[in-house]
Amino acid sequence: MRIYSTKWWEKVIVSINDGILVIDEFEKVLFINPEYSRITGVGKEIIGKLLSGFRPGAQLPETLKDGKTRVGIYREINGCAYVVDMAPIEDNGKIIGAVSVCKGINEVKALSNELNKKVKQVIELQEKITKLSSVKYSFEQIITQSSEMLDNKHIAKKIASSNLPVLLIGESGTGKELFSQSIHDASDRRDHPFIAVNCATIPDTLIESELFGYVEGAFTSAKKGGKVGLFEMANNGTLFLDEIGDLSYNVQANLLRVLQEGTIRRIGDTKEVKVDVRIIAATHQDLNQMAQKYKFRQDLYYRLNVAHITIPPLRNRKEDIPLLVKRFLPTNYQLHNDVLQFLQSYNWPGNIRELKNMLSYAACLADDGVIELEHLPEVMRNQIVDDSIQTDGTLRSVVESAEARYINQMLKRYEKNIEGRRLAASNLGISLASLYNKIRKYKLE
Ligand SMILES: Nc1ncnc2c1ncn2[C@@H]1O[C@H](COP(=O)(O)OP(=O)(O)OP(=O)(O)O)[C@@H](O)[C@H]1O
Repeated sequence: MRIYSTKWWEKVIVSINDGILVIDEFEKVLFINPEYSRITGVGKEIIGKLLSGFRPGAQLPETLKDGKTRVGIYREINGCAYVVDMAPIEDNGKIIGAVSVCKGINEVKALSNELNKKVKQVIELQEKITKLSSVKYSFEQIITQSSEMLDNKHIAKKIASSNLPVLLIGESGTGKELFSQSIHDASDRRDHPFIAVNCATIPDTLIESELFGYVEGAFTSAKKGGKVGLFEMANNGTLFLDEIGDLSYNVQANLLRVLQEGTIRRIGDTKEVKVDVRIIAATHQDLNQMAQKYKFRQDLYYRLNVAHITIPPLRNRKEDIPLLVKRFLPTNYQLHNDVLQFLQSYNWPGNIRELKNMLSYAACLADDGVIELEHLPEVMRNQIVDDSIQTDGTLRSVVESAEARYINQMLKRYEKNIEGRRLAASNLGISLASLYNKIRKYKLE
């Protein structure tokens, strides 16, 4: 049998991928390999030294004394962390030295620190999503005294705690999102995200990646690391799909699949992810009619239409106007009677949103706290003239009445000085002299 030299054995130990340190029976360090130096930061200077003197706290001298093997001892010195196994070296039952084998865990520690940091970031992001996606409205904020709306509120409160999909139907500005947030707020999902998406504002090519997300490399412009879709973001919460009638037929099919299976698949991915999301959809369109004309999938319509709430336009619940005015008008402001009367006759194409915005605008213009007709936005004022035209009497008296009202409106728009009169005359398309004549004729001041 071939006898291998000490040098040969030394080479074996040098090539081992773990750190090795050997001491003799007197605790003197005989040997370390390069990996030991890399892991512990200790170089050749240790050779020939007493281990306990050079490395206080080292347990290898114990092994030398008691002959016991020690496994998995954690050491951290000068920022170097490693795990050591120790064993005695025996010859004919006598302990003649000891060896320690160590594995560096600095890389593992660095990775674990990195992982902890990422976990913290994820938790922070999740908290941010929940905060950003929390609702600001609840049922108490839905102001109404109309019986139809009170019924709506009653039904919405009842279905809030279920997981049923809800379909909200109503014109723009009637309060569909307000209802949707209130339902979420009254449900067990209130501490989870409420995410609203307007299907009409996202191009058809993007909507699927917005809703379902994608994996890295799913398409050429896909972001590194992929993207989480709104369904995943809204997990355990509510997804409000506004203007659902604008979704393409194709996306409708995928949405139906998600509703039926309770799972989504990111674009480009093969695996399904379970999601628990309540859908509240809203539209101003007649989905039933659209379904009959094959513009909206019938199966999706029936799936969504389980609980539906139709929110009437403001023009059909005028009894709400005084309450809403009270709610939206800044304190210390009031409406002139003419304005209140006009608000009742106006047809409110933008519904409550229009009323709210109009009041903010008028309050800015009304210096003395009283909102008058002249403070209303032009588009509304134009209607005042139309609505208030005298509609009986001779043609001449009707024309004169309309003329007088219109001139009066124009006069109110400008200052009461010569420059204001000039502007009013120019807008009316008459001379300054004829404006003064008409002011006298109709006793406008
Ligand atoms: N009954 C109500 N009481 C108090 N505020 C209301 C009421 N209805 C609507 N609003 C307010 O009117 C504005 C418009 O409401 P919302 O956004 O819910 O309407 P919408 O029907 O979702 O509109 P769109 O379809 O255009 O998105 C919001 O500021 C909302 O708070």
